[in-house]
Amino acid sequence: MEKVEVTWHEHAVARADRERLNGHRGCVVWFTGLSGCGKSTIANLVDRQLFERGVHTFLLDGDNVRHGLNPSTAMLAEAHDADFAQRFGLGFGPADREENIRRIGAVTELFCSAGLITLAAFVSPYRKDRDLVRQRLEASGGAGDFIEVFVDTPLEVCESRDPKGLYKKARAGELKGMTGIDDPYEAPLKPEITLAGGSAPPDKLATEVIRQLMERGIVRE
Ligand SMILES: Nc1ncnc2c1ncn2[C@@H]1O[C@H](COP(=O)(O)OS(=O)(=O)O)[C@@H](OP(=O)(O)O)[C@H]1O
Ligand SMILES: Nc1ncnc2c1ncn2[C@@H]1O[C@H](COP(=O)(O)OP(=O)(O)O)[C@@H](O)[C@H]1O
Repeated sequence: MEKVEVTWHEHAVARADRERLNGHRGCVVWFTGLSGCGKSTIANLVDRQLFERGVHTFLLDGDNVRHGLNPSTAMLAEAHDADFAQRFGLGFGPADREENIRRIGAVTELFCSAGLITLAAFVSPYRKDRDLVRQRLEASGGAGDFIEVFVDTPLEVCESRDPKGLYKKARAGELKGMTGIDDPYEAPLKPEITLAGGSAPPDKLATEVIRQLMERGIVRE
C-alpha cells in the first residue's frame, strides 16, 4: 500500500467563531428512507423555512450529488479514459453505496464545521454506513451533530408514487439492485426523528422537523 504523507492543519477561523457569526450552531440533519418516501420534498421545505428565518443552511440531495461529486462511470467516461471512469465512478452496488455515503458524510462534516445546518437527503440504505457518518461527526464535533431523520413511508406507498418509474422497472426486471425490491433497506434503530411519510402531508412533516430542531436548541423559537 502506497504511503501518503498528509498532515492535519488547524484552521485560523474555528467552528465556534463561525457559529457565533451565524447566530446558531452547525449540525447535520440526515434524511434516510426508500426512494419516493419524501426525503427531498421534506428536506427542501425545511431548508426553505429555515432560510426564511435567517438560518444558514445547505441541502445535499441524492440525485444531485450523483451528478457532480459522485457521478457514474458512464458520466465520467465523457471526459476521462475508461480506467479512470471505472475507478472513480459510482453506481448502486453495495460498495458503491458505501463510498457514496462515506464521501457525502465527509462533505457534511465540512459543512457542519462551517457552522451550517446541513440537510442531507440520501436513501443511505445501510445502517453501518449511516452509523459511521454519525461516529465521524460526533468524534470531530460533538454530541448532537448528527440528527437522523427516518422518513418511514411504507414500500407500497413509495411504489404507488414511483415518480421516476424506477419501481416499475425493478418489478419488470429491467433495473437490478433497487432498494426495497432486491436490495435491502435497513431502517434506523434509534433515529432522533421518525416521520410518518405515508400518512401526513409534507408541510406538516417539515414543521415537525423544525419543531424538533427548536426543542434541541439548534434553531431559536
Ligand atoms: N438501485 C437503486 N436503488 C435506489 N435508488 C436508485 C437506484 N437506482 C437509481 N436510483 C436513484 O438514485 C437515487 C438514490 O441515490 P442515493 O445516492 O441517495 O442512494 S444511496 O444512498 O447511495 O443508496 C434515488 O433517488 P430518490 O428517489 O430521491 O431517493 C433514485 O432516483
Ligand atoms: N408526505 C407526502 N405525502 C404525499 N406525497 C408526498 C409526500 N412526500 C413526498 N410526496 C410525493 O412523493 C414523491 C416522491 O417524493 P420525493 O421527495 O422525491 O422522495 P425521495 O426524495 O425520498 O425519493 C413526489 O411526487 C412528492 O411530491
